[in-house]
Amino acid sequence: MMLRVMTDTPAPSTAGDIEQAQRREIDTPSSHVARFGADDALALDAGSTLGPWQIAYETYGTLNAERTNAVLVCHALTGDQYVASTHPVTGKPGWWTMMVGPGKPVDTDRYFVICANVLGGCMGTTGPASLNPATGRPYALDMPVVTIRDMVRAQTRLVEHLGIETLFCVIGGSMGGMQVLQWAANFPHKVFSAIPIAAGARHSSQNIAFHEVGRQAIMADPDWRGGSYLSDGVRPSKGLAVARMAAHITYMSDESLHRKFGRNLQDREALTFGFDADFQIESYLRHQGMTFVDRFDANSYLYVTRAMDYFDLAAEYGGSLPQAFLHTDTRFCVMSFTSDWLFPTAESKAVVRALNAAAANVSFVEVASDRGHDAFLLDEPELFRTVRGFLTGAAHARGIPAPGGAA
Ligand SMILES: CC(=O)SCCNC(=O)CCNC(=O)[C@H](O)C(C)(C)COP(=O)(O)OP(=O)(O)OC[C@H]1O[C@@H](n2cnc3c(N)ncnc32)[C@H](O)[C@@H]1OP(=O)(O)O
Ligand SMILES: N[C@@H](CCO)C(=O)O
Repeated sequence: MMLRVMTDTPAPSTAGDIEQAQRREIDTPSSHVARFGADDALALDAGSTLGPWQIAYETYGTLNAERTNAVLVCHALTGDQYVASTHPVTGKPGWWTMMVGPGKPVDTDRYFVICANVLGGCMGTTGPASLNPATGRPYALDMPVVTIRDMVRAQTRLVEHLGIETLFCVIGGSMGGMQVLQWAANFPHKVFSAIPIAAGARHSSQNIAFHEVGRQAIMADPDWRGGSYLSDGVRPSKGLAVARMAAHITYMSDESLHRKFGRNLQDREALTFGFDADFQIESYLRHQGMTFVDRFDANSYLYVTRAMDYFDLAAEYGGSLPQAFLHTDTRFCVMSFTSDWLFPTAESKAVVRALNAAAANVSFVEVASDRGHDAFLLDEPELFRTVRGFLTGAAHARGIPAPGGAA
């Protein structure tokens, strides 16, 4: 087996800006890339194998001598490993700095936190922008389609590489929550506790529909070029921006849009009777679309949305969701948000019902918030209180001492 953890040299496997981002990210002390050779290829649900392949990840805090305090944070669709450190492309703080850090609910003074870019992503882990060793060009659509289970398989390799037998906790929101459920179902003995947030055990028809709109927007952009745009030195930015604009609406709520923007006009006193961004909400969505294309690869968007669409945990277990969790010792805290219409509370309750039927140790919290699906990324005190309390109880059960010394 060929495996190296790279901390000091660039990862020469992607093109353009994405490659530059990778070069920057592996220069910081907490940034790493684990590489696996062709002789240690990853078997995929699609029936093919991927190798050589690599996984880029960040770590925070210290792994204790017993290796019992590791928390794996799984990111959502367009997230990445920069959960609590500055993003190398945008220069913005990590996407969950309110949740992860010293003294935060996921307390890096107590826990060793790992966050890896998903398989199919574009921030250093192998994805469609990575170089295909067979051609010397970016994989583009020659990259096999990956699933949530493939993403988790890749993470298991990383966790094994780090010498961790059982993770103290796996936590994540949205697609991150799907990975949490996948971990708990497939590797119960490797997951002491699990916190799936704003997620479900399968992707709904409505959610697949929204993803398809986004993918078609990308594919309709003439610069997509059948997926081979990187080799041609162009990018389907317009299509990707429209995909993000449509998706972004689903991450919010009618109430939050009304409160933020209502029917307010953007930098003007009256309607223009044209198609410029008259309304603040139009300007806002255009901004979300334009800024997104600077940090994300269009083909990765196709692959990662597809992975979410294919997610159906019960289908893996003969159509029975309780079967996925039967006899598990993992302790679960399932969370949802009242205004989330992308992964409504009913989806979380279905998971909770299955866990109860499987005799699992489960608690459930529905957070009252009018900010929609992306509430899990925002300042929601009950979310933080719940995660902190649940982890503290689980840490006590696992004998992980508090930063002051007491268990
Ligand atoms: C779990 C993961 O893996 S994270 C995934 C990656 N991260 C994300 O998806 C986060 C992106 N999502 C967002 O930013 C979502 O809007 C939210 C809902 C989470 C953030 O909500 P808020 O913090 O309330 O920010 P808000 O929605 O107001 O957006 C602020 C941005 O909109 C811009 N904006 C606000 N109003 C307007 C307007 N009228 N016209 C143009 N731009 C506007 C702001 O300038 C700001 O821009 P910036 O982000 O480039 O600085
Ligand atoms: N807004 C987040 C969550 C979407 O589910 C993202 O883009 O990853």
